[in-house]
Amino acid sequence: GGKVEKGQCDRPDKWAENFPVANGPRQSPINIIPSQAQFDSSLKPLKLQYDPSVSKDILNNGHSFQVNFLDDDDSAILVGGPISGTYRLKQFHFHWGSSDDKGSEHTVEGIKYPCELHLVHWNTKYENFGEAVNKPDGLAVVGVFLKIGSANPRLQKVLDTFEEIKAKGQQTTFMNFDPKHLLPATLNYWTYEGSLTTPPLFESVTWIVLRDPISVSPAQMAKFRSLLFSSEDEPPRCMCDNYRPPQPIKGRKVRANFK
Ligand SMILES: COc1ccc(CNS(=O)(=O)c2ccc(S(N)(=O)=O)s2)cc1
Ligand SMILES: [Zn+2]
Repeated sequence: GGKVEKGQCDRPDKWAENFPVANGPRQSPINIIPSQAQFDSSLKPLKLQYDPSVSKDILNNGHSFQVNFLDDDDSAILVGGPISGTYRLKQFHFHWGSSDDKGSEHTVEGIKYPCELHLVHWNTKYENFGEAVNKPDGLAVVGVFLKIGSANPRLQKVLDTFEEIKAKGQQTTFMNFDPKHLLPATLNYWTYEGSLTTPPLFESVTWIVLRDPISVSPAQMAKFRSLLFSSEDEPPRCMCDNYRPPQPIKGRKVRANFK
């Protein structure tokens, strides 16, 4: 039809053809039902220790944009929470909708937020990210919901780079950014065993989804939608609706570190 159809590979309902794990036992995201989450008093507080000097650059990778970090030492790490050992921050990125009524990957009692932030960490028991990415305990991703409200000045620093990374493949330096500034005041979380939410959908992620959202304004959400899936030499395709819908829970337990 007239509407530019999404290519085969970007449609979540088509991923199982090339990535059969799409129908696996521990796929993400999921719908979180707080009343069904089990409070677990053995869960430790989340400790995110980020040195802002290791933020490196920001890239439009054609399905989202991501801020990359130097991960050759323990300058930006996640410890505690549901995980054992030390996980290093590799990158953070977002998922969002074409309108403010959708966009998050995880949902809470069916509620969709307009946007969701993912901070991707890898387990330092493995040599590097590439080794960790497909191991069952290889990754830990912290998910943060964004809720429509007042403009978020911390987020604005990220949005101000968008003119330079509008199209797929564009990249620019992004230094001295502290991702701790993108976290809510309290780090209450739900946790469950899941997967990457984009191909290759590896079932390698311990998910840590924060209960409390951070704010984003409608104008800031419009800025997210100014990015393009397409490269400079292609017809422009607005980057939005880059979220996978919730997947079957398949008997998994969701634990909470709060009552
Ligand atoms: C084999 O080399 C590889 C393999 C796979 C990747 C994908 N990139 S990735 O692992 O950072 C993520 C993809 C999806 C993420 S989500 N939305 O679940 O947080 S994180 C990179 C290199
Ligand atoms: Zn993600």
